[in-house]
Amino acid sequence: MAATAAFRLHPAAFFSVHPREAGTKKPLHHCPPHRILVPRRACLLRAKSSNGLPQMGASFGNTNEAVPAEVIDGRPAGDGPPEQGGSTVSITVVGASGDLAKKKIFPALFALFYEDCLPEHFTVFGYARSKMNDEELRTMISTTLTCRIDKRENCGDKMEQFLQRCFYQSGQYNTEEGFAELDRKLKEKEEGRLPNRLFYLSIPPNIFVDVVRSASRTASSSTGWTRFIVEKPFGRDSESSGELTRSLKKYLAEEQIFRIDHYLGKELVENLSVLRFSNLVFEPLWSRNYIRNVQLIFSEDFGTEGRGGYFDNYGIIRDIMQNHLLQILALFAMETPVSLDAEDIRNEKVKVLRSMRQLKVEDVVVGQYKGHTRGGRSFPGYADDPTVPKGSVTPTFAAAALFIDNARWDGVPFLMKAGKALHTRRAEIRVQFRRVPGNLYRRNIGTDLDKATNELVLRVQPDEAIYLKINNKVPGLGMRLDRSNLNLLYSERYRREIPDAYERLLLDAIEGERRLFIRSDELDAAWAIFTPVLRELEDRRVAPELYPYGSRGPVGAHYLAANYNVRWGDITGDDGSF
Ligand SMILES: NC(=O)C1=CN([C@@H]2O[C@H](COP(=O)(O)OP(=O)(O)OC[C@H]3O[C@@H](n4cnc5c(N)ncnc54)[C@H](OP(=O)(O)O)[C@@H]3O)[C@@H](O)[C@H]2O)C=CC1
Ligand SMILES: O=C1O[C@H](COP(=O)(O)O)[C@@H](O)[C@H](O)[C@H]1O
Repeated sequence: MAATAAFRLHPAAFFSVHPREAGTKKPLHHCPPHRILVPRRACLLRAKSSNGLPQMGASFGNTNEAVPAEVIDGRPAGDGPPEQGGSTVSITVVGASGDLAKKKIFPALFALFYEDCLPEHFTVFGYARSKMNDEELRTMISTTLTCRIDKRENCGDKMEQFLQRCFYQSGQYNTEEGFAELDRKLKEKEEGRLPNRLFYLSIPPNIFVDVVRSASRTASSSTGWTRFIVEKPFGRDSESSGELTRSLKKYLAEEQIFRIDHYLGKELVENLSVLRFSNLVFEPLWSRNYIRNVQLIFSEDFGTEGRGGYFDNYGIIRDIMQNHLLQILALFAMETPVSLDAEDIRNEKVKVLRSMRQLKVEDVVVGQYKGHTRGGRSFPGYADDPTVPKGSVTPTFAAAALFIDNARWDGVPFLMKAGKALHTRRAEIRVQFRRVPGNLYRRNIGTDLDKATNELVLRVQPDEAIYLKINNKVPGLGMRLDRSNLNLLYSERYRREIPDAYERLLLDAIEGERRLFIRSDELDAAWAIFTPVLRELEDRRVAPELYPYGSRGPVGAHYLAANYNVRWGDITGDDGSF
């Protein structure tokens, strides 16, 4: 159905070229048009570099860089036509030996290749200090590559073809030699084509700037574009984030920086705007007039195992709330953008973030998990991790009540809850609506009218779903009310596997689509909300409430919600009848 609709709207979406050129090139059947309403250039990689002029122009609105104005997206403005032989994209994963590269980035690149979404000419390079040769990198990567579950044939062949296009360069991060050598090898692989270069910084944040300095000076494309995907964390607070942005902008224009928040690449988060802006039934209800509260919930059923060293410097508020949950909130609450263009969307997100109140310490509850034994199995506490400093008060759980002081959302609590080592793995958005005034059926509902309010749930993961809780009559001669879910369960509705968030985001970066990446003013606004409370929690060394590994988290979260007359939707359950 969706594909048919997409075809009707944008026939060109099935071709490997820009819509204007549709019909002149062969279709890319394997790579589906991921988006319906946007004339997505996904898998429409063009002979020219993929960042069309309109996007470049728009991105410059926000730049304040020391990069010369005649440089656009890392490429000198006014370039002539591409060299003979078309263009090529070289993707360098910096920190290739690390966890994220193995777990997410290489598998996502392979998935794109598998779906014919990568350009015809591309090369993947791994870069890190570890000593490896090309073959060793390929062996390392091959352990984490998988084909789509819908068992396509030639999976092994495709893997082999992909691996043959992967290479490795060992080098330091803070010197130019390694990157100069990388540049030499890249040129060799580019074989005279118009070179476009994407660097993915999958490294700890303390070396971001070193890498950008060295790589931009020695391994930038001379005639094509050069882009850097930067992983979070983008600083620890307003000051350090501002400093990071200033340092990056010494070497890069804002439009070359793709700050990734992988939650923005998740299918259900993408669907949030579709739900709002393409269904008449929702948008009119989307305000304080009908919505009682909004809940953004993240939980993991495992602890910081293996990442305690990193985590202790950040804590759950920085790790999840200030970025993933806040980004979802911004998409949820923003006004209708002028268009689906990246800058229009990001302009609206910034406005809503800037309308938010600074979070106060009395509106935050923090927790930390402690060891717990269940069914004869022991689960370690956060503080038991040898990489965590003794006596750490870093929160592994937090709940917070946030407010947007604008006309649409005045007085509506936006409650966030995020935690590690809880009883379940889940990410969802819950929208609780107000009571029906003068409800004719109040006698059938009982005294707790809040139990009968509608609730819209977007389950981001696992088992992606959108469902709406409604009241209905139980069939029979009596008049008994029940609660039921109008349910869109993705696994039932769509047989195909949902692409991983990193696939979408990598493809966007290759195409120069910035809609799902964080602009620097968004980042500033996000830090402004959280920095004062983070500082206060840390200065006062506020002790987190301990909760057992595998539990539902600190009871304090319920008191916080109760202060605003809210009940967490994930506690009351989804199928409760009256
Ligand atoms: N892992 C995850 O699930 C997620 C990670 N991220 C972010 O992605 C980035 C990469 O994460 P991840 O792969 O887990 O990181 P790793 O700790 O695995 O580091 C990646 C690579 O960087 C090099 N490295 C590690 N520590 C140092 C150091 N102190 N100095 C210099 N080089 C170092 C190592 O390569 P070598 O020694 O070979 O040079 C390592 O293999 C980080 O910014 C992280 O915050 C974001 C979301 C999720
Ligand atoms: O950014 C991060 O996200 C992961 C959770 O990502 P998910 O896609 O698996 O839900 C989290 O475990 C990690 O601590 C954090 O840095």
